[in-house]
Amino acid sequence: MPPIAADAAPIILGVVGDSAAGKSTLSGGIAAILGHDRVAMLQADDYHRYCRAERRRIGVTALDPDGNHIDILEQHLCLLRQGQPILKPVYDHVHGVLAAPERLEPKPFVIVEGLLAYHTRGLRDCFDVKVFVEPDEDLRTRWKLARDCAERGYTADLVRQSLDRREADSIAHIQPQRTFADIVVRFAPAAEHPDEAGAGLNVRHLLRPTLPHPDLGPVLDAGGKNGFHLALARDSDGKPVDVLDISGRIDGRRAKAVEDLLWSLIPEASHLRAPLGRFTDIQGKASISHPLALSQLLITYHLVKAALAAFRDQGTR
Ligand SMILES: Nc1ncnc2c1ncn2[C@@H]1O[C@H](COP(=O)(O)OP(=O)(O)O)[C@@H](O)[C@H]1O
Ligand SMILES: O=C(COP(=O)(O)O)[C@H](O)[C@H](O)COP(=O)(O)O
Repeated sequence: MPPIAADAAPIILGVVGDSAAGKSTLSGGIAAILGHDRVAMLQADDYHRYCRAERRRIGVTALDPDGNHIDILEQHLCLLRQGQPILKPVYDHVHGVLAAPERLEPKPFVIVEGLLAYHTRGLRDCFDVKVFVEPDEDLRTRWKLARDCAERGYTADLVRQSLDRREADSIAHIQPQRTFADIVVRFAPAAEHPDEAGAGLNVRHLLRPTLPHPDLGPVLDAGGKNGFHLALARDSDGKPVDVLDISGRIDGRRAKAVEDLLWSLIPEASHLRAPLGRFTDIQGKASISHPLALSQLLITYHLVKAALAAFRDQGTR
């Protein structure tokens, strides 16, 4: 990794998707690779306009742009991009209330996770890399039930009611943001293992030509048909995209070989190697997923390349 000048603009990654779509899980490993001292995390949920009780009372969901301070989020992202600190609001997920604001200092990398972070042009223009996560919908429901009951004080019935209440807003406001992503990440169980919710899940990456993606030729040669597959396809909007499939059944040695090859594409960052693919399964146990690890590494590749390009640009100024 090149030294990063104190006045360099941070490289900003967006990870957007519906509630319990896997944003924090994906981002956590990326932050671990880059180093927590080099990454500022911004949760767009902190910009909820109302507390949980008010939302219920006025009939607005957390997914509605009108229920969020989108304008302040946009202003704060612009400030971070200019290397300025912000005083950001805080939403307490456990109690569903707005808490005291906190200062956030920019770092060389900023990861923004949220429901609506690509909602406006101004927001979208702030990102170097835009990821959208859209797991299989039944899988997301299982993830949300387990997470919200274990960590947010919900009962299963309350989670289901909340999902029903939010469905229309998810379709109206969350899903349309998919079109703005450079990479769409979809975890899903294989047809023959419909109950899989953890390490055995497959992942599909839709790679749009809005970013120069790594040459996966050597990876594919080494991976062969064993768990790694790249094809040209058409997206739902008819546009051509590359589709990368990583199988949840990829064996540990093969996954390690693919990881090694991916690291060799960003030699400047090889000293940042960290254990990847960690997640909490729906029983609450710490686990490792190879498809998650490789997804985190592929996204990190773009952040490292963006940092190198910024460093080169500075040198020529
Ligand atoms: N890639 C993954 N593989 C396995 N389980 C996952 C994965 N991503 C998320 N999960 C499960 O879903 C839950 C919710 O994910 P989380 O990252 O908190 O979602 P979000 O940040 O989008 O709300 C996690 O606690 C975990 O149990
Ligand atoms: O949907 C999300 C995002 O959460 P995440 O993306 O982390 O799942 C809301 O921030 C909370 O659910 C707030 O609503 P409530 O507090 O009523 O659950």
